[in-house]
Amino acid sequence: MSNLDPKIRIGRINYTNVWPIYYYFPQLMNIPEVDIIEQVPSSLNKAMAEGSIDMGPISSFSFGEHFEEYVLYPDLSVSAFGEVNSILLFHEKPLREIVNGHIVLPSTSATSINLLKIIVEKFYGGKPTYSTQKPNLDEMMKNADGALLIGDDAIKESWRDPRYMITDLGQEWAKWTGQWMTFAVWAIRKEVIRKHPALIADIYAAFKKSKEMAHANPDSMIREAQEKVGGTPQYWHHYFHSLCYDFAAEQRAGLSKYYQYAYELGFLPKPVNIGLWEENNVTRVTE
Ligand SMILES: C=C(O[C@@H]1C=C(C(=O)O)C=C[C@H]1O)C(=O)O
Repeated sequence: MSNLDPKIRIGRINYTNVWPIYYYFPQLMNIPEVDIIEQVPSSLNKAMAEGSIDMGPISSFSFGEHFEEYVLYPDLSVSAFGEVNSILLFHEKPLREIVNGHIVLPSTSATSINLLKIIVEKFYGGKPTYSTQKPNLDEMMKNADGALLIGDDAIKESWRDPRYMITDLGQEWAKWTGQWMTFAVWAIRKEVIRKHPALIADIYAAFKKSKEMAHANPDSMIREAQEKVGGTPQYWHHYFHSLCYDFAAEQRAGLSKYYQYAYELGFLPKPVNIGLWEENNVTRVTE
């Protein structure tokens, strides 16, 4: 989809993790008003902050930085309770032994790099040095004790020969907090809601319907994931099942805990209020 003058520019994370929410979306929402822009999370975070994208998935951390400008769709997220399989720290020595070492972070992420800092600094009491690089594990590990990858970069490396120990940050978070972790949220810039209230409601309905359809009927999506990224159908069934696309009270409670720690450690400037978009405020006018 590409339009010269779309009413709404919607972001899309270019990782397989968001596929269920987008897989059936084009057929449900095939109207010229909508344009989709696919990028890595850190680029979407920036585009949303600048207003060159109106809505869509961003790093939950980025919402924490801009919560006064955005609201969130109430039932969409990329979350996990325990293993997430695509937020992975690769390291040669056990985690405890590298928490004061050098850790390389990927330039693609915002949520997971701060999650890693919370885990290493708050839970393990470490104080590593960090640097940031493009997500290429061999390059990252040249002078490092550990390297973080997210999304399909993490998935593909997890399939290679086991040269490194792997720590799944979703699992670490659940182990230390007993909570859910939400990595991506669907944010909308507030002024866009004022401009296109009915369209925002229609887009929400289409995303939710796509999520439902992909859950009920995952086979063709899984076949495409296999063709495009690799792996087996079993892998992708397990992957999509470990992720949760809801944003209910338990996911929000986990995210609030993450924001609290991020604030306490000085990664966020103020306490975060999770403001939700409310469907019943929509009065339909012919747009
Ligand atoms: C589950 C994942 O979460 C992603 C991690 C993000 C981050 O670290 O900022 C942002 C969006 C999510 O898609 C993943 O990368 O696979």
